[in-house]
Amino acid sequence: MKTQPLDATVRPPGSKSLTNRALLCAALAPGTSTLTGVLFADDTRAMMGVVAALGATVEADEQRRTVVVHGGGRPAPGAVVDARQSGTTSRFVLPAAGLFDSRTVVDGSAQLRARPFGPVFEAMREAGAKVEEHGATGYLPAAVSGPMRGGVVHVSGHVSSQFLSGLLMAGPLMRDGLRVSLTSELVSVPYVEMTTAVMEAFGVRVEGLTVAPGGYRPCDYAVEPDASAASYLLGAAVIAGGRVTVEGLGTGSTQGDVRFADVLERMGARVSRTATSITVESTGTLHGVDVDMADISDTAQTLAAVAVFADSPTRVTGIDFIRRKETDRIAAVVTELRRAGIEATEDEDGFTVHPGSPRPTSFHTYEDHRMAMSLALIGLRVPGIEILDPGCVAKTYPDFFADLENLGA
Ligand SMILES: O=C(O)C1=C[C@@H](OP(=O)(O)O)[C@@H](O)[C@H](O)C1
Ligand SMILES: C=C(OP(=O)(O)O)C(=O)O
Repeated sequence: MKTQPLDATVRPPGSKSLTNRALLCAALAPGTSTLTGVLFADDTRAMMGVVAALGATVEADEQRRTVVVHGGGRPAPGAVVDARQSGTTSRFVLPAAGLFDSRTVVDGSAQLRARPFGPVFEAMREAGAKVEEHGATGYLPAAVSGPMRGGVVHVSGHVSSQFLSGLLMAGPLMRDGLRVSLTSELVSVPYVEMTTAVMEAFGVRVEGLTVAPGGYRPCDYAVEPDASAASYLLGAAVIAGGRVTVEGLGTGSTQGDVRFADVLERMGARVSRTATSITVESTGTLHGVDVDMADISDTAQTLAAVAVFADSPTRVTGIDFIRRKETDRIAAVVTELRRAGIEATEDEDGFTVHPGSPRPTSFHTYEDHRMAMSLALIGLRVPGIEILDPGCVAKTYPDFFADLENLGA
């Protein structure tokens, strides 16, 4: 629990989403790419292992947060890849593996095996891949082989944007290029914009959802700090009081989750932004908000923790799809807030949190890093808060608890 107002400047670790896109594009680009500011965490180690299995050579220097990738290889026949718990790794590697004529088996943790894959399997078949589903229909593990010729493929957008991002990234290596037609409304839109931005850095032009054939060029790519990780640090300022500046993220960011600061501003925090920094300062006033978080859903749990300390209820909408992430995040966040005596409800496409005084409790985290990081923020104001299985933060932010502690230094 913090007793002093915070006054901290911090650089969050590298973006998971940018790291995993850059690793894949580098692996598909013949030649050498150097990635800096890379996130070293379970999800990105999963992608490093997977791109190595696709035939890239990966030289990782964790101290320097740098990875050199020699791309343009091909997978060994019968390769088996483990995407661990990583949605991005698995959804991105499937279409990439389907570019090759050899057979690659893609699998992951029990948690990942429970997450949906049907839309990407179907789209890959439409592009010419063979996909064998070894588990339940629409789930991992799956064996894929190509080559995919490409052309027009259809995919849904309402379950996850990662299907679309994965297909687009494989597009430049398809004989006929790729034109994706969405069959339902797209969630997490900023992540698709991020995909096209990284592809463009690697020499590929994306027009709408159309990619011409032609392949990638290697490049030196600087990964921004992670905007979802930043949400906890900025949320800490309004919960504990004081001021937190995150460096390396700002108005020029390619990550949608920087908009979490806009939500805090609407609630009453003072926010200032430059091209490369965001500062959130508590004003002592915190109102509840009604907010659609379909574009920035990884910060919905952070908002749930902040909302406990507002002076009116907060209603989050547009996020029914987060029931299919690491856990059912709507049910999990409501269950845990209620465990602490906070009134919270599951709604049709989101949740509502009523302000209150949480009682000391041990929060369950459901093997979901974002449950652990969000609920830990409550402990900045309330003594006796315990986070069960805190190690689950290793998925995207291994140093989270140290960074949170350092905010109060
Ligand atoms: O493309 C990406 O990097 C991501 C997209 C989002 O997933 P959905 O598109 O499944 O919402 C997000 O939740 C995830 O953490 C990262
Ligand atoms: C949903 C997440 O990750 P992924 O889908 O990449 O496993 C997340 O990091 O919150």
